Amino acid sequence: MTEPTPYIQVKDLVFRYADGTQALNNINLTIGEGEFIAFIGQNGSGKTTLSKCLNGLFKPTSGDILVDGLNSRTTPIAQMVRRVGYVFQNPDHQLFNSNCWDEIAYGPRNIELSEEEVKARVEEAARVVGLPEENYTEHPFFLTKGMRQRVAIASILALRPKVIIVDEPTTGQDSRQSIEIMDFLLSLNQERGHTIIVISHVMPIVARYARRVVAMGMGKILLDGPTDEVFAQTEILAKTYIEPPQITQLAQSVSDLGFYPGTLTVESMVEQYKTIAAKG
Ligand SMILES: Nc1ncnc2c1ncn2[C@@H]1O[C@H](COP(=O)(O)OP(=O)(O)OP(=O)(O)O)[C@@H](O)[C@H]1O
Repeated sequence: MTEPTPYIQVKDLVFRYADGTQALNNINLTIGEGEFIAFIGQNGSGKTTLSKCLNGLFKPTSGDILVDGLNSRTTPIAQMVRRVGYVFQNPDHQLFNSNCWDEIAYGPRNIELSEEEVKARVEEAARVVGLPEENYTEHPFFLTKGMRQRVAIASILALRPKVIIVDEPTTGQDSRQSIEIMDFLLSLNQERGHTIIVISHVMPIVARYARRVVAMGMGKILLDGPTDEVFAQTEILAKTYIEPPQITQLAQSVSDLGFYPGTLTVESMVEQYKTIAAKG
C-alpha cells in the first residue's frame, strides 16, 4: 500500500487549558491526504481538544502543528479553517443562523469571499449534502437531526477544507440514520477526496468505516494504525476501556481455530468460517 501524501504533521504537541488541565501530552501524528481515520478513546482522553488544535481553534501550548505546510501558531484562523473543518458533536451547538442558506454562507462570508463566490459555494455544499432547495429559507431547527447535521457539514464544506473532522456523527441517530450519515462521509472521502476524521465511541461504526484508528488515553496516543491491527491489541485497548466490536471479540475468542483476531465485519467472519469449515 502506498503511503498517503502527508497533509497534517503534529510534532510533540502539548495543550493545556487556561485552568491548567493538561489535555494533550506529547502528541506526534501525521495525517495524509485521502485518509479515513477514527479517533477513539474514553471520555476526557483528548479527542476533541486534539481536533480543535488541528483546525487552529486552539494554539499549541508547546510543539507544532503544520497543516499544508502552514504552522498553526502563526497562521490566521481564517486560513486554517479553509484547510481543516470541524463539525461539532451536536449540530445545535454549531447552527445559529435563522435559515439554512445563511448558515452555510456564514463561513465563506466570514473569510470575505465575493457574494457571487459565496452563492456558488452554498449551492455546491447544499447539493453535496442533499439539502433540497425548498429548505434553503427554512430555519435549521425545523429540520430533522440528521438534516441539521447535514447543514452543519455543508457549512463546513462551503469552506472547501481538505480535511473534515466530524465529532460523534452518529450520536442520537438510529441505525439507519447512522449508516446514512457514515455512507455520506465515505462518499466525501472516496468521491471528493476529502480526508475524513470521525470521533466515535461506536466501535462497529469505526470498524466498518475507518481505515485507520488513533486510540487515545489520558491525552496521549496509545495506538495508531490500520483498524484491524488496532482492534487486535486488546490488552492496550482494555487500559482505556475500549472494547473492540463484538464480532472482533468473537473472532479473538476463537482465533486458535484459525480466525483472524483483527476481524472487523460479520461478512469477513462468515467468509473465514466457510474457508475453515471447507478444510474440515
Ligand atoms: N474548557 C476546558 N477547560 C478545562 N479543561 C477542559 C476543557 N475542555 C476539556 N477539558 C479537559 O481536557 C481533557 C480532554 O478533554 P476532551 O474534551 O478533549 O476529551 P474527549 O476525548 O474529546 O472527551 P469526550 O469523548 O467526552 O468528548 C479532559 O480532562 C477534560 O476534562
